[in-house]
Amino acid sequence: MARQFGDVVIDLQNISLRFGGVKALTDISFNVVEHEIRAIIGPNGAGKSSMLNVINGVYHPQEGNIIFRGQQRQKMEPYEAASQGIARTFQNIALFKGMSVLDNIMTGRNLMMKTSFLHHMLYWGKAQREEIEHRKKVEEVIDFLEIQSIRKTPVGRLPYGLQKRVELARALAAEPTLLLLDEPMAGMNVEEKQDMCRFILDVNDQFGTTIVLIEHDMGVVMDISDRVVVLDYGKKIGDGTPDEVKNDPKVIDAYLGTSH
Ligand SMILES: Nc1ncnc2c1ncn2[C@@H]1O[C@H](COP(=O)(O)OP(=O)(O)OP(=O)(O)O)[C@@H](O)[C@H]1O
Repeated sequence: MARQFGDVVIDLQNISLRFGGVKALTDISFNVVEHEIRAIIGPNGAGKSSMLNVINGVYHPQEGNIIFRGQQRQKMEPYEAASQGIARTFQNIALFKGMSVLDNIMTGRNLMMKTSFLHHMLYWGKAQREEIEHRKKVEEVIDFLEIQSIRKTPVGRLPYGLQKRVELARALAAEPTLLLLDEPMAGMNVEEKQDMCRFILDVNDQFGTTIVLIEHDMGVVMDISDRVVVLDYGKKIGDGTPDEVKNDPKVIDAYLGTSH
């Protein structure tokens, strides 16, 4: 059955980002539609991570417009992006290594916890109920990603592939509508990559989550993405379905190999 997509979630228009004299992104435009898996590819230093950082408010481009769910976005901080349903994972795993899997995933719910310490003392029952709700959601994510058996294990003791899965779990605990994944398969063996692919597809399918991912493994990108944007030296050189991108001479020249 053909995949169904919705409205534009985020429209990036003519984005330029500089760090001093370094042009990280130059006049980049592309959009992401509801329910799709959108990949960003390109050689090292092409501007992929910078692009994710623009989407979730870590970097503010000097030029360009960002339309998020139909509204022009002004300078937005990462916590605001998170509260609007944007969650992400990082290229280098950013977890609390000494804390258990469960507690790490729980930190993904922090933004949703309404009760402060004082509130907690005054309205103990309400805070308890809230805590139970959060735990329930976290347990659902744990079941979904099949990590029940390691829920009490300190993250630092887990193999790399599982740590990446815990990071995905933490992002999912925030119930994102737009999920940004920065090299979710980096450093994984074939089996771990297959598992991660399956989970990404399942998240997209079962929760309807829109996903933007950066990935170097071309096999994976071509397999799971609906559309791919290709960056090179901070410029967009290709955009389309995996087949379109694969056969675009500009992309082949710059990235996938050589066209001649
Ligand atoms: N905070 C920063 N300060 C200065 N320069 C930066 C910063 N972040 C990125 N850059 C520069 O911007 C350019 C794009 O970097 P970016 O990390 O976005 O590329 P990338 O495609 O994600 O690379 P990789 O695949 O190696 O992660 C590079 O020249 C990089 O050195």
